[in-house]
Amino acid sequence: MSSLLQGVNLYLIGMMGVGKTTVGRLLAKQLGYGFVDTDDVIAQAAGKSINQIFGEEGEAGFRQLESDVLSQVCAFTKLTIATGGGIVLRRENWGYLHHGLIVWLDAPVELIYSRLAEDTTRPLLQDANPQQKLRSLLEQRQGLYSQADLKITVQAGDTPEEIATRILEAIPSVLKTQVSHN
Ligand SMILES: Nc1ncnc2c1ncn2[C@@H]1O[C@H](COP(=O)(O)OP(=O)(O)O)[C@@H](O)[C@H]1O
Ligand SMILES: O=C(O)C1=C[C@@H](OP(=O)(O)O)[C@@H](O)[C@H](O)C1
Ligand SMILES: [Mg+2]
Repeated sequence: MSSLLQGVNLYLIGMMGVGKTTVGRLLAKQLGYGFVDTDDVIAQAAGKSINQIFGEEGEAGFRQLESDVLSQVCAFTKLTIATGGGIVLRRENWGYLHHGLIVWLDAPVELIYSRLAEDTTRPLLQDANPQQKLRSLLEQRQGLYSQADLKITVQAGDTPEEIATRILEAIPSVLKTQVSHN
């Protein structure tokens, strides 16, 4: 698989809580790829948590840092990159994402909410009605996520290992499509 990909980066996109960070780490191991989580790089570079960045610099400040990190990361090869759920919002980010293969992890809002109900590390969910907030974010972003090369649907009970396997099994079909279109 790794040789079929020829070092092309894999980008995981999708809503917060869908499992991009968890599955991305596993996929990287299975592919013999490096693993990068854009949120971790942002937090390290800023010396602050994601919550602190949103609090002090606002969402706009965070989005700028996110684009800066993505523009640097995409210069490397052999990486699996777990992005933040809002990376799809900026048009310029798509130019970077399309350097690699883009995988959309999609899951029902109810599943995402059940995972993040007690979570305090997603500033956009610190809302009076987090489930409604998730619904409206997904509505805004669905059309953007659907521009991915591959969509993988995640259901309750799917383990990270099963999801990683499903992604690996689906990659050849996408690569074939890309070749046949050239
Ligand atoms: N397949 C899964 N089954 C059960 N829990 C999961 C699964 N994938 C992720 N999680 C849990 O859901 C939460 C969000 O996962 P995370 O990987 O951080 O998602 P994302 O990076 O997309 O926001 C974490 O607590 C993680 O342990
Ligand atoms: O959906 C979003 O806008 C965000 C998702 C988060 O990452 P995860 O998708 O890894 O939770 C993080 O980037 C930030 O809290 C904003
Ligand atoms: Mg994450």
